[in-house]
Amino acid sequence: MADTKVIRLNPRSKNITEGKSRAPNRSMYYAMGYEEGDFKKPMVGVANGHSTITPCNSGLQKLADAAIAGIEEAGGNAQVFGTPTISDGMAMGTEGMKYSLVSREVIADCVETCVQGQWMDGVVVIGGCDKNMPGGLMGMLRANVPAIYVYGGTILPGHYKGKDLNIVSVFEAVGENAAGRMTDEDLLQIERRAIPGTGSCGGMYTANTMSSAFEALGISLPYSSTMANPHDEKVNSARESARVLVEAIKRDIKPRDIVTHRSIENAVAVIMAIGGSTNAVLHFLAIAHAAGVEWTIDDFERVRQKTPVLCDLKPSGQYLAVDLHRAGGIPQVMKMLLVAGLLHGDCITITGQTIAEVLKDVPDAPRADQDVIRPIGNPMYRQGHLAILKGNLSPEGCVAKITGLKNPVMTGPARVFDDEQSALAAILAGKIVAGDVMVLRYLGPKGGPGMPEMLAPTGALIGAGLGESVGLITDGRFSGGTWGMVVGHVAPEAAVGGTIAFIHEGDSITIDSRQLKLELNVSEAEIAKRRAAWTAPKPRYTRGVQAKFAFNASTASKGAVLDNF
Ligand SMILES: CC(C)(O)[C@@H](O)C(=O)O
Ligand SMILES: [Mg+2]
Repeated sequence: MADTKVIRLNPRSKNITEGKSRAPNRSMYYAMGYEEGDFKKPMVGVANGHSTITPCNSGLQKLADAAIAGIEEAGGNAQVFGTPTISDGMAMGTEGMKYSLVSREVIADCVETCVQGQWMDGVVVIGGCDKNMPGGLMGMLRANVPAIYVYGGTILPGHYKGKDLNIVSVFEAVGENAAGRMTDEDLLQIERRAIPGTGSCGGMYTANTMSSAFEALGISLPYSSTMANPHDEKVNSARESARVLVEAIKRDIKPRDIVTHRSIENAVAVIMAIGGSTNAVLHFLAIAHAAGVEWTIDDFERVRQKTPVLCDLKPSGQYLAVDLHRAGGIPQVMKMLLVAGLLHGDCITITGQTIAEVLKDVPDAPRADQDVIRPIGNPMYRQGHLAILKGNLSPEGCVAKITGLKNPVMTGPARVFDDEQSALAAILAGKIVAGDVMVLRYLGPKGGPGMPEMLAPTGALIGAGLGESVGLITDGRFSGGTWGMVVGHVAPEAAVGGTIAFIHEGDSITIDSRQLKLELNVSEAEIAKRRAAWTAPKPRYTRGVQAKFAFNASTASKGAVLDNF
């Protein structure tokens, strides 16, 4: 039967292209080569994250070109605009890292501003480094026009002495070298060989975690999130994404139809199953906020308790994202979760199909010739690895990453640092010993400001062989490359007078990821005394983007968003 519903393909752009009064607007389009017939076509944005700042984004132009071609083949007008990026790998360990989370907001604002200001009918968002994904999706959700996310793709591994390398190998090598466990020559060779080309950091770090979660959400194409940037299939997938988006415009499938409570539950289940980054907790709180979905920090714990870690991936495991791709990718992981009743099959995807339809032909169990994805009956861990701890140190909740640990429980003396650099220096100088609990504070959304990632100290601890025996708690964030006895996003943060501000050197601290507790073993009366004597630090920044971020950011347990009024 013929479909009688007449769907306009330019329901939004007609606001600036139709009618006599819009003659000046059309003049500007004619200046760019538009012809009369083009004003009936959808105007489709391409938010291009290409940048020569970082290998994560320096391979995106070919994807943007493919998306433009795909949009035009499908009968749309492509409108390209830029989004910025910060390289976490480069900014790490410096004041620049405080701009990383800020960039999530800037990217979201860019996408929302261009899509809304120009009345675009749809948008393809293309990104690489960590914040490109949540920032892009937050912008897509705020504008809520048909939209698809195209991930730039993972990096390929480097090689040295028979081992696969990636960026985290270099952070860990710094610690190994400082601890006298690696020669200068090996450190130099690892530095030179770790990253052989373009793409995002290759383990199941933040970028690959977020792209995988987007596939699970249904806002990116199946299999696209684990493809490598240098491979042609990534370009083909970008072109296909654009075509799929033009179809979604015809069917009026919008991001808020796709990103719902149920699909976020799916995404979080996949994040647990792949052993993904702690940042996913912060970013999904922010994504849910942008989607208008009620999703709290406790929802992560609820999903964690029923979801096994299925994949043996770095940082604590063996394999890289390219290995996961070869083993069947995210669809294989999703199908196993679906069969186990841990995924909602009825969620709609950008293709118009439900998750269950997309996964129809994927085998129920993983292939026997690989061990990247373990069978559901023999998982890496029976429960997820991102545990939400509470206690007097973090009444709002914080995030512990417990993969790779034999025993995620410890009590030890606090070693307190009010910045990251002195903490790193103490590790490299051999001043931190097994049993210590490092406290890195005044690094939260308002205090940092901008919640920097602590990969330099956590990488150095791993390299020094102290990853399991030294605890590290912070109101800052961690890299996806971090593992060990680590607890981040401690909230409320030190800068607003959270209990973490009142820890003294040598105080006893308990991290108990079994009982889900983070406790300062000091009497309530003593904590109250310290609180009364405390004064808030002066803001580090009083002008510019950092000052705006520090002033507006919500607490980490609510995603550190800037529009939570
Ligand atoms: C540099 C890294 C490893 O990419 C980090 O930024 C992450 O969060 O994963
Ligand atoms: Mg990062």
